[in-house]
Amino acid sequence: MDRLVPVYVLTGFLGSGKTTLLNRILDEARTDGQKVAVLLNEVGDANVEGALLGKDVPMAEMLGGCICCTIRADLGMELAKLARDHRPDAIWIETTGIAQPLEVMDSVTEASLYEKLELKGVVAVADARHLLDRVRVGAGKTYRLMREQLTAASFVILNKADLVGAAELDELKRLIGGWNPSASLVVTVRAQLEPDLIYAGVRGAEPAAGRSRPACSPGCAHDHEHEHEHDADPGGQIGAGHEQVGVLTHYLSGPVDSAAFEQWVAGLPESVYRSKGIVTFRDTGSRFLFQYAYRESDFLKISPQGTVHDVLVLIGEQIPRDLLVRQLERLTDA
Ligand SMILES: Nc1nc2c(ncn2[C@@H]2O[C@H](COP(=O)(O)OP(=O)(O)OP(=O)(O)O)[C@@H](O)[C@H]2O)c(=O)[nH]1
Repeated sequence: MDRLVPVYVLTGFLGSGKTTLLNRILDEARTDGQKVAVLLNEVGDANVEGALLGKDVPMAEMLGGCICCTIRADLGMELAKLARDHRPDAIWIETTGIAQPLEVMDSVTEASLYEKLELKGVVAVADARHLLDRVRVGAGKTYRLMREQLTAASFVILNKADLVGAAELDELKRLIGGWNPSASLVVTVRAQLEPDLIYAGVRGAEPAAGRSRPACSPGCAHDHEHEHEHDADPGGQIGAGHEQVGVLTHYLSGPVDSAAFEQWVAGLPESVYRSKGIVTFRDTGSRFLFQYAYRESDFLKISPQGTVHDVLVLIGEQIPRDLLVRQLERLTDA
């Protein structure tokens, strides 16, 4: 009998450090001669980071919706295809930052009924600063989702430890330990840890057993706490489970001035809580991977292979789409 392909679900709120961790896992796998496949889900229509993961990585992209609701039905199919076509040593599913982990776990276990897959564990990454700020408020959708992601995990990575103090870190560790006493917890900066720690630390799909809900199929009428609609909205909203969370994907028509772009970023409304993209600065002639998460931005110089367009993806609640598009057009026209 063929061996079972182990599947790991990578969850964590927008911008917490999931891709940073995934890159470490892939680097380690390369060093060890292991083949790790990736199923990448983005709510925007552009896979900004996928292009940079490396051509050697077997990858399936599920763009333009969230695998926990709007495009959930396709998850099993994509997983099965990855497993069949590549027979990888492991598959990592990077969920969108707004995914409900239990729904994703349900889909993976469904897929394992007809393909030789095995859900090994759920790894949750948390942004220490953002989590702490939400904990202080103690309510709201984002807080509930962060808590749900951490509660479903078998391994928790408390990341961005550089952005909080030691006492705050202790407070967060106690809090997460209270929410999910059975998960292993590691504190990191830039998700720096030995991936073997994760493989040793996850204990199969058990941790969410007893906490998980029955699987819902498209069109279900369960009274979920977060209630799904299961239909994509071409206007940019991504399912009622994520209520007002919207996404704007805008392809830039040309290079922008770096100072003007940074000024534009600084003026982004609070309702935009995550952005990423690829931009070319006309004053330097270079291309950059742009990241913006919870008020911090980052630029990494890149030279992507093949055709990669300049694009920006913005995620937030009730984002002023028309205004932002006009501003971006002005930046490229200037
Ligand atoms: N200060 C700080 N920044 C970090 C750390 N880890 C990651 N980042 C930065 O945070 C930003 C988001 O990191 P990603 O790894 O892309 O986060 P993500 O969870 O994959 O984001 P989504 O896919 O949008 O949900 C990037 O600019 C990273 O460089 C950290 O420990 N400290």
